[in-house]
Amino acid sequence: MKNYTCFERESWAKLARTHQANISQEELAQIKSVGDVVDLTDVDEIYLTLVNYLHLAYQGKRSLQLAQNKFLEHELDPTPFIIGISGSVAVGKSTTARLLQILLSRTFPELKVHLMTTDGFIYPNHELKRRGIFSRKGFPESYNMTMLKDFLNDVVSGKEDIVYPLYSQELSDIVPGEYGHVRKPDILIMEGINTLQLPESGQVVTSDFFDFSIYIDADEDIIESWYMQRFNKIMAINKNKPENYYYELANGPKEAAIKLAEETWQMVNLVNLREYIAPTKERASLILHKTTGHLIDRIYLRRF
Ligand SMILES: Nc1ncnc2c1ncn2[C@@H]1O[C@H](COP(=O)(O)OP(=O)(O)OP(=O)(O)O)[C@@H](O)[C@H]1O
Ligand SMILES: CC(C)(CO)[C@@H](O)C(=O)NCCC(=O)O
Repeated sequence: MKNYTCFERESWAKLARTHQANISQEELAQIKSVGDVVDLTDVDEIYLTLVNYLHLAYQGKRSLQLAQNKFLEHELDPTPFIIGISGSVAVGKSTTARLLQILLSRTFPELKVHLMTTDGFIYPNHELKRRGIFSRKGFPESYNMTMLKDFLNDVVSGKEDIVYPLYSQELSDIVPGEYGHVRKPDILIMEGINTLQLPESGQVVTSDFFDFSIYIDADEDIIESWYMQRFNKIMAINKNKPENYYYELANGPKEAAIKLAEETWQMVNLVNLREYIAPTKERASLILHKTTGHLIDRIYLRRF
């Protein structure tokens, strides 16, 4: 990766930290995804430096906007600083995104930071079935990209209250009748497997709206183990909830459930990773490389 400067964990951790964020075990408990432990070492050694680096970029955008307004003799409203987070299914995008949201809000309490995922822009299961692409969930054609683009246009045009659909990992579907709201944040974090993808048609894309982007990277076999662990946890959580998507799987033969998860990984998520997600890696401003135990071992920063 010629265009990136690589920081080994130790050299990144040594970088000056001008602001300290105190984060309690209770707050950590809130950000963990499905019962996993995010340990404090990464917060101290990786995330605090990252949060300060992001703040630098945020301030850069604000100063440029002020200078441009002065030059144009026009008072244009500041647009939110948008951070995109990409990477494979189950690589830890939402966990990282939640950690960044909490740390940014704590370190810079004057900033309103909103977090969301592009999962809500996947067509509902019934629509995927109608289109004959249910087994392609997560692939580019399974997202309503027009809706996502309209949404981002609303965000940058400064609309007061923007509504977007929500996806539930546990329901494995769009949640009917429930919506998220974006209300003029200073920073918007948008995570999703498709955030750095380019459309074949060459039209405006999601990443055109980003001020900074992060790709979370790890070896395929390690991500597979995280996927399997999460699958098992979600099944355990829903073992006594008859209305849940995972209920029958959780109460049937264990081997059948494991087989289904393995097949889904091999035939859907791994294919998607190789064909559509990993090729977008080198579009990111920063790559976080993780290894066993979710430990971040290297950070790559794009030079331009
Ligand atoms: N830093 C971490 N420490 C410990 N566990 C983690 C960490 N990051 C992620 N995990 C675990 O790895 C699994 C996948 O994480 P997560 O749900 O955040 O992935 P994701 O990339 O957002 O997935 P998807 O694309 O399917 O939404 C979860 O079980 C989560 O608890
Ligand atoms: C919602 C997506 C596509 C992306 O987060 C993913 O988590 C997913 O549900 N993929 C479909 C295959 C599976 O159930 O793992």
